[in-house]
Amino acid sequence: MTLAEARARHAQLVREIRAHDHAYYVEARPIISDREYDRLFQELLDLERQFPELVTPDSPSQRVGGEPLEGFRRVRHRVPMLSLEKIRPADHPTRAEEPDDARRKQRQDQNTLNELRTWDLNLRKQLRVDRLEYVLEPKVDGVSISVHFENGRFVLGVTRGDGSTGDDITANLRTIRSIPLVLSVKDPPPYLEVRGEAYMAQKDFEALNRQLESAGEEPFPNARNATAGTLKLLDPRQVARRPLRAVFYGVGHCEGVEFRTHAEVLETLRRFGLPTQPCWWLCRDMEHLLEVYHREVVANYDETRDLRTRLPYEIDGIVIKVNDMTLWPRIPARARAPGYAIVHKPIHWIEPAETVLKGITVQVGRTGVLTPVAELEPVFVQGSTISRATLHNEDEIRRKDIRIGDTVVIRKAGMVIPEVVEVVKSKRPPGTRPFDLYEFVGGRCPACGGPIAKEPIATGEGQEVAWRCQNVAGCPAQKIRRLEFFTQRKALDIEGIGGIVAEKLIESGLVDEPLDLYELKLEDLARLNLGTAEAPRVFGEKNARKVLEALERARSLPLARWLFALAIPNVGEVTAHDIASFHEDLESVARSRLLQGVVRLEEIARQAETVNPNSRKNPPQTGTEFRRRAEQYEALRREAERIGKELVEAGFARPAARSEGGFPAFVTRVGPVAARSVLDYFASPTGRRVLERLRALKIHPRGARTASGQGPLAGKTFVLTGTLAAWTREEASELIRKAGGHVASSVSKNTDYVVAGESPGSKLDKARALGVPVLDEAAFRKLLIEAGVLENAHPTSRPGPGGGTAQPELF
Ligand SMILES: NC(=O)c1ccc[n+]([C@@H]2O[C@H](COP(=O)([O-])OP(=O)(O)OC[C@H]3O[C@@H](n4cnc5c(N)ncnc54)[C@H](O)[C@@H]3O)[C@@H](O)[C@H]2O)c1
Ligand SMILES: [Zn+2]
Repeated sequence: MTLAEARARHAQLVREIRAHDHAYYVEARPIISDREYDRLFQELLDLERQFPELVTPDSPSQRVGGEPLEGFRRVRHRVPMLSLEKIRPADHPTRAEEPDDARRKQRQDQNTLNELRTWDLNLRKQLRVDRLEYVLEPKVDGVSISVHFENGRFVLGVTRGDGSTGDDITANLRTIRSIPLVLSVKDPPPYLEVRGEAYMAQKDFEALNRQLESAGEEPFPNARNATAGTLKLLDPRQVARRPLRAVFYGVGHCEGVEFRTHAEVLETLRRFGLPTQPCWWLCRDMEHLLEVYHREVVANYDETRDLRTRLPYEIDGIVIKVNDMTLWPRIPARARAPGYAIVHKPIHWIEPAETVLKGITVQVGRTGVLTPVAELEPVFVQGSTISRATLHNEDEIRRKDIRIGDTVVIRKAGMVIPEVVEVVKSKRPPGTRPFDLYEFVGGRCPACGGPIAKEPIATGEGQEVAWRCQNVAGCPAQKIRRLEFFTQRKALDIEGIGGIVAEKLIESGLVDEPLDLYELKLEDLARLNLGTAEAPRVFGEKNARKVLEALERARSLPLARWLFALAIPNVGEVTAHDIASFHEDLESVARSRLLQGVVRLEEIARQAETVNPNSRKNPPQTGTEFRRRAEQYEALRREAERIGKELVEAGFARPAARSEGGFPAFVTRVGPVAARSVLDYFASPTGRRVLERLRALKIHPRGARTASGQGPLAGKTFVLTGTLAAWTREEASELIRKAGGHVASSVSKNTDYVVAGESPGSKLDKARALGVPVLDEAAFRKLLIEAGVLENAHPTSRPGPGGGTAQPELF
């Protein structure tokens, strides 16, 4: 490789890594798996080793990933928060060269352990000592946090950020119950900054994802991303509902207390009542540490007994630290990591597991999509035993050539649901056949026997092609899923329907589509047989009455709930809520100018890309073409500007921070995929029928929006900052809109009021600088009462995680 080539590749790697860092640390929605990211990063390091002139101070190799977030106050770390250096895994032979997988992994692991010996040797030489004590502790796969205690009281909580400056997330961290607000010690040090990780226990994380999924929202790829995503929420009440925990393993800036060893730090933190790791080992020297490693960490390579199975959180390696802290200043640090610590990742922790694909089953979803699922010989993967994995869709199976009987590689890393990564072709038994979904299900839906067809479907990542049962109206599997969806707690909350009851309602023909529930007679429902013909078990009158009552109550539920209940593809709870707060009723959603605007904006952006006269990909060939395209481009730009302006004025969009080549770009409240999906739904026969039936049933759910330009606060622009005790940001915004006002996201001289709650951000400073009136919660409440959108009563309280108020308990 020449220097010029290296430079080009280096620049590309830096660009890619930065983009992934942003997705990971700022958006908390990584695009690629950690393995893939680590591969890019390793390539960067290798390149820089080979061509040291490429190392610049702003290379990702020189700084800690992450950057401050929008909406939080910044805090400088008095002691930088660094990352950790990893031991490079030894290069390993490919599978074909060494078929005995278990032994190969062990050998590789041994090689890496030798690097630990080298590390120890170098340190001892540097420090001129014969022996160094080490602490071996698990590396928690969470999100770094720093918590400050002044005279024993929790005063500040900060993220790692870029290592030198983080975000003030005090309000969010205060909702984590495992972090004490007051240290449990009589005479606490005047100042103690502790460092550790926030995390979600695996089972809590899985429950959260199930909840998000049933709400039609996108699940998080893994517990670490869920934690990062939660910590950056601007509303601590939302954070309080998420199952976060914390564990601490170090100190930052301290006053009035001194630590000599790392072991002493760990013991002291525990004594102060801070959660610390349940296991860590103080080792006499490196050889002792390696012994402990074999016995405790990899349990002599018995994966079912190793360290990962003993901890409530995910770990992604072990950390080895020099115990004597007085030596730390003498060990030179790296650019982004301290010198006194190192990370080791056992090979089999990062390598995916292998097992046999026993069979494939096909499930039918709410929208009729047929999803193939792998039935596996149970296998232990990263801390748990799994026997099923997703195969995504037929194209994926074909691309990977997955066949029943194959030995397959399974991974969970970075994914919630385990997935089949690849086939070990060398282990394929004779007589397997390529998998053909159409043939496998005999060309019919496995649930109803109806016809199936290949259709594009929208997924979280974009478009995909899938087989779909065409019997939308008649397929019992789809009907049952839709009925369950319609009655679930977050939709119409009809307790008692769901599971077996939904199944029997559809089977018996009493209900065909969700709205049929409103035609049900008490006697029929009471007589519904939940058992079999031989052993009948009826639903009963009491239950039936309850269901009918719940249905009556549901009539007056707000638009957001109804919109969600209809199970429109791509419309989750949040989207339904967003749409409902800008519309009066279902009819106005069906012909929404706002949603049409969103869809059109996306079309324009796509067209603009193709006609762009300065396009490098597709440059104009002649001067005439250039002029023609320049004209078209300009027309599109004007149209985008006009629509964008309309949406911004309605509060439905804001200009995007960065726009591609100066073309107007907007961040809309609801994305184009969802917007299109909603409009398509109401234009379809199904959607039109639903509107008609609702009209006939006299069900008329209301949105939060009054006709624009009306209401006592018409024309007034509000900006919210900090947290209010009585409402979430959403609820407060809705109240403002209900009174005819408008909520903007940033303060300008056009802002009429800034509403400042607890721990307000920089918006408050800006408001003061511009002389914009600032309302505290009491003044805001008074204004809302005067505007007639709020009763003059006690603050509304919303049910929280345990049915109490939603206020974080620790406030
Ligand atoms: N998928 C993606 O797009 C993407 C993007 C960026 C980063 N990443 C992932 O993030 C990793 C880099 O993140 P990082 O820089 O935070 O490094 P890291 O998480 O691999 O290691 C450093 C961190 O470990 C934590 N830690 C946990 N237990 C500890 C203990 N006992 N003692 C001390 N520290 C402990 C500390 O918070 C420290 O900052 C990459 O390896 C990659 O896997 C992925
Ligand atoms: Zn079907």
